[in-house]
Amino acid sequence: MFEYLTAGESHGPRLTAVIKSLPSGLEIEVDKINKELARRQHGYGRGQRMEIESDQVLINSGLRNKKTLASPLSMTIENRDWKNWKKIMEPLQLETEPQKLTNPRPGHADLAGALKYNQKDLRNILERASARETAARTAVGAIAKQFLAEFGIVVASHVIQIGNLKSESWSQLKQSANFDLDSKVEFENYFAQLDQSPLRCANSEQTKAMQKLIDSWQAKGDSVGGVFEIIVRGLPVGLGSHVHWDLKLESKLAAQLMAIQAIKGLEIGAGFEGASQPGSLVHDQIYYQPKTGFYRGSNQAGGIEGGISNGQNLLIKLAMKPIPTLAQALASVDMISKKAVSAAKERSDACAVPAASIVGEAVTAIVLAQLMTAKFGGDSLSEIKRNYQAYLKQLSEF
Ligand SMILES: Cc1cc2nc3c(=O)[nH]c(=O)nc-3n(C[C@H](O)[C@H](O)[C@H](O)COP(=O)(O)O)c2cc1C
Ligand SMILES: C=C(O[C@@H]1CC(C(=O)O)=C[C@@H](OP(=O)(O)O)[C@H]1O)C(=O)O
Repeated sequence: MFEYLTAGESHGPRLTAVIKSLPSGLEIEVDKINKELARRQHGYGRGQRMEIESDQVLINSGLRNKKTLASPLSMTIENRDWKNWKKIMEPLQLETEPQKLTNPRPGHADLAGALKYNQKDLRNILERASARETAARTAVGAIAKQFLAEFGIVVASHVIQIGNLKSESWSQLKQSANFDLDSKVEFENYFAQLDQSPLRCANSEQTKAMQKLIDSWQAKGDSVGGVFEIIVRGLPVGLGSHVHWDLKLESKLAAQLMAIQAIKGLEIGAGFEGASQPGSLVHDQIYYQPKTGFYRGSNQAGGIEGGISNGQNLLIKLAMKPIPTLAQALASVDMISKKAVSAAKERSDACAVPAASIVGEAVTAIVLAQLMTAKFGGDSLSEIKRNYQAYLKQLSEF
């Protein structure tokens, strides 16, 4: 369940997403999909393309009277910019041969893609490599989020680093916050207010410094990366498995999260910092109370032990490299003349870490929806809920 494909070029007519199989009877709010699309478009440091686009989804199949039919659900998102690119991106016969783009950008898919696919025009590579495609993944993720909400599972994110400027990670916040981040309401309030913040970062002082940093690099024709953290609440024990490498929860998450454009690092729980500490400080000790069952005093494992969700919040940090297209272009070589040239300068984002954090939420939701249906069945929502309740009973009687 929840296997999907996306299609569409960045400046083509539209993006398409098809979810092959979904449980029947899941109510879908189109407004919630559009809300996720809008969240992905925002964020300080985005370029002029986001002033042109105003992403809205059109559902073409798989729904009747707002409910899934279990048949393939297909969606499209129009590219408003298409009207400015028809002469270059027409899928059928072009009226005139457009000028070829031959100076590859370091850090983009340009050169490796041109060599691999034997293309002398970089546009034939960059159009699909572009992170415009992440709008389609965000729409799929918005449906996965609505499915997970049926089970009280919430996927959220915040930005915790821009360039070298850091703000508190979830575990640091939990130690210092004077509000109860374990409460559902306070959790949701914390993340809701981030959607009003220019960088989706909770530390407002640091946000101002981060904005200045983006401005200063952008003024020099440069770009900036950063780190965001995904936090998942309400996950049951038992998604993923220790029995084989390709069934482990972290391998499923890493495979799909690392496939987001420009993501170059992933950390689960204490991750790299944990590597420098003794085991006694890293592992989450086990306690028991008759009322609540097994519990831990900490969450350094980031919610995964032995490839299996352990019932704690999932904590995943993702590092995004700086945007490759630079106004102060880097050294490159013309693919035809083989002479030294400056890399192509296209209109570009200077920083897209807040946007990437929304894509990260969507992709995490998709992986979790795939695993929930793998464990609890997938034909109808009512059947999955029955199986889920029976499993919760098994856990409570353990
Ligand atoms: C939300 C988002 C927006 C992006 N915007 C741009 C951009 O405006 N210009 C650019 O050169 N790269 C941008 N990127 C990064 C490139 O798409 C990415 O670096 C490129 O496809 C090469 O893939 P790789 O970095 O995964 O190796 C963006 C990435 C994301 C996730
Ligand atoms: C269009 C989006 O992001 C684009 C991702 C992108 C890239 O190279 O990845 C390059 C830019 O596109 P353009 O060249 O049209 O300005 C970004 O705007 C989007 O996020 O919807």
